[in-house]
Amino acid sequence: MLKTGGHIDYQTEVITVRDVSKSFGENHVLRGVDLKLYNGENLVVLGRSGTGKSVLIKLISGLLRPDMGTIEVLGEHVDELNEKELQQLRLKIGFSFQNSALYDSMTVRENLEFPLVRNKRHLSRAEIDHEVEDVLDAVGLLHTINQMPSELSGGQRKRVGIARTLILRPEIMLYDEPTAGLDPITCIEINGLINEVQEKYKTSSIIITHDLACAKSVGDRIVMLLDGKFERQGSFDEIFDTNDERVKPFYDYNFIT
Ligand SMILES: Nc1ncnc2c1ncn2[C@@H]1O[C@H](COP(=O)(O)OP(=O)(O)OP(=O)(O)O)[C@@H](O)[C@H]1O
Repeated sequence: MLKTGGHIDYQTEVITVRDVSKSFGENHVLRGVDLKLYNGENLVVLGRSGTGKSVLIKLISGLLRPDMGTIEVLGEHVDELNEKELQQLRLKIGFSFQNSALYDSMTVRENLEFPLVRNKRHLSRAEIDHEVEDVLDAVGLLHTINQMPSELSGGQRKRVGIARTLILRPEIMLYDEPTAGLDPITCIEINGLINEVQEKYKTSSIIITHDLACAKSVGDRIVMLLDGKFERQGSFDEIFDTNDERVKPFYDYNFIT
């Protein structure tokens, strides 16, 4: 599917990171990072292992505090919020992480009900059923509703995991390596799903990946973390139109040239 970007509102920033630095002792991980996520945009973050992508996500969600700089998420200054306010903000953020595994002892339906029952106590039985069926249908897995996670393929489990994140109707989605460990066909399906989620639920997303086919397929814009800063940003073609030896290996490894 070719992306048009027509759905993005470039007037509204849902995440604004300004001049953020973060060190752990002598390890200066982020050195003045600037980043914007626009409303409705899929932003891909690339970077070598250990460059600070997870640290950035933790700063955005308020799990870590920056040494310097400011972070605004959905109009809130994250670094000024207390723990209760942070929890409220995090409900508007969907985390699709590799370790966000399903509960093995629960059916797919029960796995999806769990966050709803915990966070939206006012919902009736019929409303819960409706929400569960809606998100499962959105990920194409309504027929698995009564199955156990162990009966699903890796790709199906990933889809149910995304559905479980979507059920709280987040405004922002954070995907951490969504295609890691999946076969190429399933990767293509997950990339398609990320784009469908963006269209159907009008989410704004950050996608961390090392998979350039994924980056190309889902990214409206791509940024690359190099030496503690986002030195390169643009479209897929713009990012890789360079002889920079820190950038070329990413491309060469994914698309053997
Ligand atoms: N809580 C912490 N205490 C000390 N050092 C940390 C902490 N969290 C992260 N780091 C360090 O920050 C650096 C960046 O780590 P981070 O996990 O963000 O990398 P990454 O880009 O997400 O890597 P990967 O692609 O392998 O997931 C690493 O050197 C790591 O050791």
